[in-house]
Amino acid sequence: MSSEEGLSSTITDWLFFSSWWLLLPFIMLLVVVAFVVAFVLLLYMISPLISPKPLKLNGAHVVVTGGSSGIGKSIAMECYRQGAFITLVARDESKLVQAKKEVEKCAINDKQVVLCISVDVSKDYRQVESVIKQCQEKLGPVDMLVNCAGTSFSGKFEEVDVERFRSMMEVNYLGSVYPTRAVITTMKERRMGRIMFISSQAGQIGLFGYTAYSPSKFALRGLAESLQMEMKPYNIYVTVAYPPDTDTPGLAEENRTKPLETRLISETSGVTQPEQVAKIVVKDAVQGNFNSSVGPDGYMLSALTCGMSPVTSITEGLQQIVTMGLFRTIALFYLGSFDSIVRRCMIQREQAKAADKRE
Ligand SMILES: NC(=O)C1=CN([C@@H]2O[C@H](COP(=O)(O)OP(=O)(O)OC[C@H]3O[C@@H](n4cnc5c(N)ncnc54)[C@H](OP(=O)(O)O)[C@@H]3O)[C@@H](O)[C@H]2O)C=CC1
Ligand SMILES: CCCCCCCCCCCCCCCC(=O)[C@@H](N)CO
Repeated sequence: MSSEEGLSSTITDWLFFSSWWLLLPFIMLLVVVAFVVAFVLLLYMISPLISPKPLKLNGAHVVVTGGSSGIGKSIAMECYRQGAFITLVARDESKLVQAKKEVEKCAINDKQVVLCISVDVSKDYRQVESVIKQCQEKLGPVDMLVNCAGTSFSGKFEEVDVERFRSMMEVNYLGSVYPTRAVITTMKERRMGRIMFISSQAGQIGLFGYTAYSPSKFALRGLAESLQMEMKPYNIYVTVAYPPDTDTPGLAEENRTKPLETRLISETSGVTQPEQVAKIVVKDAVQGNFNSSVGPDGYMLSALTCGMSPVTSITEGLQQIVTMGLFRTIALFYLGSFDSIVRRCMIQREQAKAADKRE
């Protein structure tokens, strides 16, 4: 037998008599994994095509409604630190003047300007339109609008004054529609711009005590999704931010009427500093991300409630796909614990009432 024949018989022996085919499922698995990896790599390669070009804040004109206090003021300071020109919009003039001084301290060059405009963003559209026109004449077309003017209120449904349901929608919802409407035409003409809406974690889940507040924040999401679909071809990007409780004068005011249940439930995601919220939301708006969340709970809530919202990066989409089931499982535990907080508070109240009667 020649050595060549010896070799071919060894191969035939191996093919027919060894159990290499037991490895077949593993080989197939490997092929599938290779395909998935190749697909993901391909997606990453085309991702710059779907991610917007970042906005340059240096020299940009940023209008911040609610810019005289809390989160809005911190956002204005954050943008100023990156070289933007700022228009602060709010009602109270003395608060505006004070905030202007604070923002000016964050200047990085001597050309930067802070403009103050006193107007109620929720009442008369014509008035809002006219002040936006004024500020565009002074500082140029608006590159980024931050809709942060807003107010919160917590209380039990039957104890909330019915007027409050209307005022919440007016300030938090219409107060974001009007300024947006006033800047959008110019943005479309220029084929550039950023619109930011400050919703809340209470705009992703409805919670005890927020029957008046939550709906006004949920409404912003619907507005933002519809607007983004209309504006994308014009290179205008919309961002919705969902901050947790943030240490501001607004929160201090809200805490005065906050039911115990609401306080205990909100403690889940803690209290954040406005500067931290500002850093995150400004970065997201600059990048043109639709969603902006703060902290691990914020991240989970956003993945869980992404629904049909637009996706701005491949990574974000993949993360949502992979994590949703897991986060829903975690969410069920949270919901269970919230329900038990509500039940315990009710029992405690009833016991206290019964004890009062006995005395
Ligand atoms: N703090 C928190 O825990 C969280 C807050 N948010 C949201 O962030 C936004 C800012 O909150 P925060 O910083 O706490 O609030 P603040 O009360 O500290 O600031 C609110 C700002 O909005 C202005 N404003 C209120 N109503 C109007 C109006 N009708 N027209 C024009 N300006 C108005 C206020 O000025 P003036 O009164 O002079 O008009 C002020 O500048 C709100 O939309 C809030 O719902 C979201 C999640 C958490
Ligand atoms: C996987 C699922 C995770 C679930 C985590 C749930 C956490 C719930 C906490 C909700 C906090 C609500 C803050 C409202 C802040 C606000 O808008 C007002 N303070 C305004 O002043």
